[in-house]
Amino acid sequence: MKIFSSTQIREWDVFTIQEQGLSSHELMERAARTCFEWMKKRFLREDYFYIFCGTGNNGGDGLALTRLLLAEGFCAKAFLLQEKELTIDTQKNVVLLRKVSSESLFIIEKEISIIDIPKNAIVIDALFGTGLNRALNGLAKEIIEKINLLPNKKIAIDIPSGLFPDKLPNADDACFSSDWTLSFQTYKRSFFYPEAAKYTGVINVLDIGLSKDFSESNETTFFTLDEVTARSLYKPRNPFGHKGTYGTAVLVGGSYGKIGAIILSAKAALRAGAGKVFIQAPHCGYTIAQTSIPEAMFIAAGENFIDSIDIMEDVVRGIGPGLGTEPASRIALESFLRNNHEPFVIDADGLNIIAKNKEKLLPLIPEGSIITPHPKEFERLFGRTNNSLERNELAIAKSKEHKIYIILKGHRTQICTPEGACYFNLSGNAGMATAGSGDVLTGIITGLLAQGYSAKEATLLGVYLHGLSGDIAAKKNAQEALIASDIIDLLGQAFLRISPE
Ligand SMILES: NC(=O)C1=CN([C@@H]2O[C@H](COP(=O)(O)OP(=O)(O)OC[C@H]3O[C@@H](n4cnc5c(N)ncnc54)[C@H](OP(=O)(O)O)[C@@H]3O)[C@@H](O)[C@H]2O)[C@@H](O)CC1
Ligand SMILES: [K+]
Repeated sequence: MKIFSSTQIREWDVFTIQEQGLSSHELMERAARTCFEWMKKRFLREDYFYIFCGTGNNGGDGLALTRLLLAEGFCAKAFLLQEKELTIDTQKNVVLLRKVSSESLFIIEKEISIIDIPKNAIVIDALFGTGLNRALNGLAKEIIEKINLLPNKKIAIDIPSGLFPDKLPNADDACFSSDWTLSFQTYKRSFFYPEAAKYTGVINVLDIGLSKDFSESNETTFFTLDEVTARSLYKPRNPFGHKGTYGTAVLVGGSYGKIGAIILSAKAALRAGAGKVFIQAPHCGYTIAQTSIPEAMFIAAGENFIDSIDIMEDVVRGIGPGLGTEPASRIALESFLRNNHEPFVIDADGLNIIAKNKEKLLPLIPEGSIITPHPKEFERLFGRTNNSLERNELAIAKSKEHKIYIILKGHRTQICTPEGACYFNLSGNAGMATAGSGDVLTGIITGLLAQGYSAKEATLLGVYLHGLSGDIAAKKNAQEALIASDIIDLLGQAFLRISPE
């Protein structure tokens, strides 16, 4: 799904009105009705709605929603913060609401404290939408700060008031803290950064019928990585294929005390469908590897730490899990980087070794390689930023500069491509913040590359499947009980979900 800027969202609105021969009022009515249908499915007639509306079109949505709720027998009151002139469609909705029930509309002129919000009321935020252009102050700020202290259920229409679609709020800005956000047609970019995401609650994207032609023909560099994307990337296996068809993955890593990491990667590569898998690890891991994964072959390199990395032909490598940063392993990776020109996957200690000598080693990473840092590893490689949006922009710039794929791991993992695109992953959960989860991701991506998926395909499909498998695991068990091996074990279920019936 494409993610558009606030300017594009406005153009989308105008385009839709022209294309579908609608009035802007009719589009607002459609948006409000879509919110109403969402609420109707979740709430009971005895629930009470307190709907706070602003002067812009977001407020118009709130007023129309109040009218629709009242018409279906729900209890609802609208509170209009009338600090300036209303937009034409919002004015129309004031008139329409007054016609249905004049006693359900209240104008807030000062003191929010006079409004007594009952404990069981559901509070709806229709104060500001995508038209917000500065931080909130005055009465709007006061209202939001007071509501945020209440234990009531809270729902934001389109975007929580105080948040901007394309930038982050400052730490002391007032933003409506919602349990649900009903975002029209697509996600807003800011929803993917923790500084803003803490206000959105669960995001539900509601289809309000904005023009498909517009979304297909307008360019953006931001996308969600979702089930539709994953399905489009999946390639069914050839019934005549043999293990040679599906390539050879070599997972390089492990050290004394960290052999488990490379075992997890190798198992994940096998489960991801690689034809053959080699583990290149120090000799101390030999028995462990051969007993825990009989399907994989073993290449010894060093006694307790890797001291060389073989350059083999026609294989795909994933390097780094459990590698350690011993001098011998550092020298081995440096020498490999100087002599190898094939793209590969680099993770964990592989990245830490590069970070220690980044001026020299970063330029040696072959174009088209995939690096999978978590935020701390990213910082070691590319430096600090002030917030997560700036980190995202730096990752996009570095992907372009080095012509590599950067997978910045975290909740809403970001995938930055050499062409300057950024995908935000929608699968995955907090249970996956557990030791070995990253090693599994390295293995999955290496396994997909071995089968002939391109770097872009393997990166996107791998990240999505990894998260989806984690989601399936978390449903079977609690997030707390999720361990990295579960992600490997359930990878097959994740494949089944995204493959044709
Ligand atoms: N996209 C779609 O297709 C559809 C969109 N729809 C809805 O429209 C919404 C966007 O509507 P919108 O453009 O009228 O903006 P919205 O945020 O309601 O009001 C902004 C107003 O507030 C003002 N203002 C700004 N910052 C301020 C501040 N800090 N403190 C105080 N005032 C501030 C600013 O004026 P200013 O003061 O700058 O002159 C402006 O007057 C969108 O989110 C969705 O809900 C649906 O109805 C139909 C389909
Ligand atoms: K809002």
